[in-house]
Amino acid sequence: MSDKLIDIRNYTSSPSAPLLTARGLCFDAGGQRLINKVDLNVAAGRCTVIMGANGSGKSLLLRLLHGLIRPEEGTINWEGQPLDRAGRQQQAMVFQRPVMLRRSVAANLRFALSVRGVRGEERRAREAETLALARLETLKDKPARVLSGGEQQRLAMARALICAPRLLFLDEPTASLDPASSLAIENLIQGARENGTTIVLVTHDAGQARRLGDDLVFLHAGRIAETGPIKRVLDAPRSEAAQAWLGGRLFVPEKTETDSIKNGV
Ligand SMILES: Nc1ncnc2c1ncn2[C@@H]1O[C@H](COP(=O)(O)OP(=O)(O)OP(=O)(O)O)[C@@H](O)[C@H]1O
Repeated sequence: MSDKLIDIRNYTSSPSAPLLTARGLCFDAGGQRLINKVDLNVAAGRCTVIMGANGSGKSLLLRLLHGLIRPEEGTINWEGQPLDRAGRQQQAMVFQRPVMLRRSVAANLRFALSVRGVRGEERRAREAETLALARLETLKDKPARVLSGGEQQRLAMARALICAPRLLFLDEPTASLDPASSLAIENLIQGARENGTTIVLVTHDAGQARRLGDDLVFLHAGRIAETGPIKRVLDAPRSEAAQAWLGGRLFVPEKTETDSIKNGV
């Protein structure tokens, strides 16, 4: 394995130590405060699930945590140091709608390795291993863009996993997939976990959250309404927002400063 990559098999940090911490994260767009004073610890080796209604800020929060967008306020630390390029290279993200290069399935995987300096025999070995893991061998020469939605999502997972990330962000990776494709993705997530990868998963599927998750963060209107062990929050939510959402009811909060950052509404 290239020395530029972290070999997760040799990763020895305490399983509960926070790998990533966010403090006081705020993000604004269009004159609105969309993420408001979020504090979060992502524990190493665990699967943190983020749930919340449509528009509550889950995707924005993932993008902030992965360093794709900059917060107006607040800090993100990776192993106690400000998140930088080196930290981001140890992370990967799979988006709700997979982004594919206009190349073959195998070339998409090779590209992910080449940008991290993995070449030659090691690249070939990892490519073959990952194609098999994601059950993509028979599709390896096809243009990635002609794959079905489920196949594209498996490729997106494979492309993220091939670099052995220590932290994997997953934004609704099974939304719009059928049960068999969803199961294939869940198996890949489970496999990554067993190899020591820390997972942050956004999902609307409470069953999936129970199957894969350890900790639950419930977002409401850009704020954390509740956090806790997954089973406890799903079975006995304490916040009004989580109770309403999990119970299938609409919860409209009183207007607060969250709703507007300046002289606004
Ligand atoms: N660049 C932007 N400019 C203005 N508003 C934005 C921008 N990006 C996101 N938003 C708004 O921020 C809110 C949160 O968006 P986000 O995509 O994070 O929600 P979400 O919780 O992931 O929703 P869903 O479950 O529907 O995917 C939404 O109301 C969205 O319209």
